[in-house]
Amino acid sequence: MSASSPANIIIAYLGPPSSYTHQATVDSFRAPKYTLRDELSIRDVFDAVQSSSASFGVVPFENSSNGAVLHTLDLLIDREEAFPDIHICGEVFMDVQHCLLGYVSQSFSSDNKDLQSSGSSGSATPTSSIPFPKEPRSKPMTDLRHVKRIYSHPQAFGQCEAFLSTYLKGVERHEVSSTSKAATIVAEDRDKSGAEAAISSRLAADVHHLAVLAKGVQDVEDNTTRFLIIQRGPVCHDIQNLLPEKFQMTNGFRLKKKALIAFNIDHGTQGALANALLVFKKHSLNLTSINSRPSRIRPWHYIFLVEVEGEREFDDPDLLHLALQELDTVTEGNKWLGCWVDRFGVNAGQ
Ligand SMILES: O=C(O)C(=O)Cc1ccccc1
Repeated sequence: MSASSPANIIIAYLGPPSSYTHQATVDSFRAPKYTLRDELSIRDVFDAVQSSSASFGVVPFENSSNGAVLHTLDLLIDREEAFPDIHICGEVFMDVQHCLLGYVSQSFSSDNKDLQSSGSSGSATPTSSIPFPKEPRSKPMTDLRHVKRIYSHPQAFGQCEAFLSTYLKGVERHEVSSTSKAATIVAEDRDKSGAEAAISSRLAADVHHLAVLAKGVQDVEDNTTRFLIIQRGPVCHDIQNLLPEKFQMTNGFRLKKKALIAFNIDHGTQGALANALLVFKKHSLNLTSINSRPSRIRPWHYIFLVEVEGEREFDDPDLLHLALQELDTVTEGNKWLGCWVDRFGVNAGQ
């Protein structure tokens, strides 16, 4: 069935169900108008949208404490030209409170009252490179000595360093495609020995019938992830009307918008990167972030991604075209990755 029938608009998201991406998607695209379809990887979400088997896709993009989701950046810059039509058309911010999920070990349960006997002092060991390790924000609710392997998405590991290096130091880490995938793997641990645990969400604990061994294990309290909504083709107002109301431009010429542009430069030309950035200044476009990824054509050569914001001027397509035209003259190539309404300060669920 075509994904574009207005009665049944298919939304592909990074699953399995109970991932943070799923939670961000549910918040933005509600039944019965939208049918949500989980995909196994971020690439599968891009594939679904590029092939039109889904109208929109939702993928994690950036975390407030741990930075960009590199896999999403790589798919956006699209070195292999597999996703020429993918554009960003929206964003969702979501507070992320990670939990350690698994099983309470029967063999250690008698020690539960005294968690200090789990072998950890509650502080990470100082080393010469990190003499004052960051204190974890939370303590385990049960003994963790039985945990031998932890599963999660690399972003989640990066957001929980203090807890992991204090209470699960040296425990094998397995990077998987999403936090809910991690919960699925742990739930499949047939003998329930408790050797496996996942960094995942509270919702995933309920969905996969896992115990919460610790909550709020991320390094910072205010831990927000930004998700992108992608679509096939450049954003146009007709398609905006398919989005839930809160993503629509009720007043298209007043709402603040953002855009993402990727470009590559001749690294041998002095000032090439500065010249590219100056184009945005010249056209009154405020740059809010810059990321780079290896070009994979030549070592130490990069593709840059810049995010720009603007108020009224930015809504003027001529101005935008002018900036992009000028960018053509100072870059070796550039790609327009879409433009969307700035949702900063509006978290999922609100
Ligand atoms: O959506 C998920 O569950 C992911 O694995 C991506 C992710 C990881 C960490 C924080 C937010 C999203």
